[in-house]
Amino acid sequence: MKSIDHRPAVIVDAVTKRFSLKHTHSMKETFIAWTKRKQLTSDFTALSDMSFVVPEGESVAIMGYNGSGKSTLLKLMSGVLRPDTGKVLTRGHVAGLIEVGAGFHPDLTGRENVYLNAAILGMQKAEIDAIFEQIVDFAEIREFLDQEVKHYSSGMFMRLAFSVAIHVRLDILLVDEILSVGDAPFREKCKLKFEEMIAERKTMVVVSHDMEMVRQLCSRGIVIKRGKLRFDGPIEEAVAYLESEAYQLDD
Ligand SMILES: Nc1ncnc2c1ncn2[C@@H]1O[C@H](COP(=O)(O)OP(=O)(O)OP(=O)(O)O)[C@@H](O)[C@H]1O
Repeated sequence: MKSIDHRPAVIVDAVTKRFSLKHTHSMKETFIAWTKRKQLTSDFTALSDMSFVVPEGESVAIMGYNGSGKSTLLKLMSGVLRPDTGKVLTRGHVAGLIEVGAGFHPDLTGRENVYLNAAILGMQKAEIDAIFEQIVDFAEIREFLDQEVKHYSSGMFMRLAFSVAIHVRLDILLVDEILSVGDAPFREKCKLKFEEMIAERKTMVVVSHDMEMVRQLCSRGIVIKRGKLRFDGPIEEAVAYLESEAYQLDD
């Protein structure tokens, strides 16, 4: 194997992320709490002193129960969130299938949205022209291309947004919950596309509760619980740990 394969693509270095939780839900409550000098918010630590490195070309699953901090971790890697302490470094173009379709405009057509979104993701017009057909073919929405996306079914919308995201220039792909996208045939197609990307030595960080899917796609698993890293190693061992009593008891 060439040494270039071992350069880090993602470095997560001693990262802590806190959120502020509100304890009032109306102006009146806020006012009463304020007059009584009660605390209006408290800090919640979503990620605590987390460190790991993902080398270029590796495919890693981030696993853990609901609320353990997986999506927060991906958002830090994509740059949507910033850590309170520590550092997150990435090398190359990062594409996130995190809030798929977030940049889509309902009043624009499918075609216009492809151009708009690919441009937001850093592509020039000529580059988009070159991949346009692939994007449309993958999404399988050709006959609706010139319709405004507000008239699309939610599945059609997701297919198009997803297709744009995976066809743009990228070195690191962040994927949050693959299974939420599309029906079974489309999911299978996405899986094949991911396998193709892995063969091309793209770096992938995948968040999923689907153990079969992560087993097939990833070689390494990072298990977290309540914002702390509990296990980092080969995918089979990570799945076994997540399903073990040790994970449930681990505090
Ligand atoms: N913007 C926010 N403000 C306040 N709390 C937040 C915010 N985003 C996430 N959290 C909290 O951080 C914790 C971790 O959330 P996160 O979405 O990262 O979990 P997850 O592991 O992806 O969960 P799931 O499996 O349910 O998707 C949760 O307790 C959540 O309520």
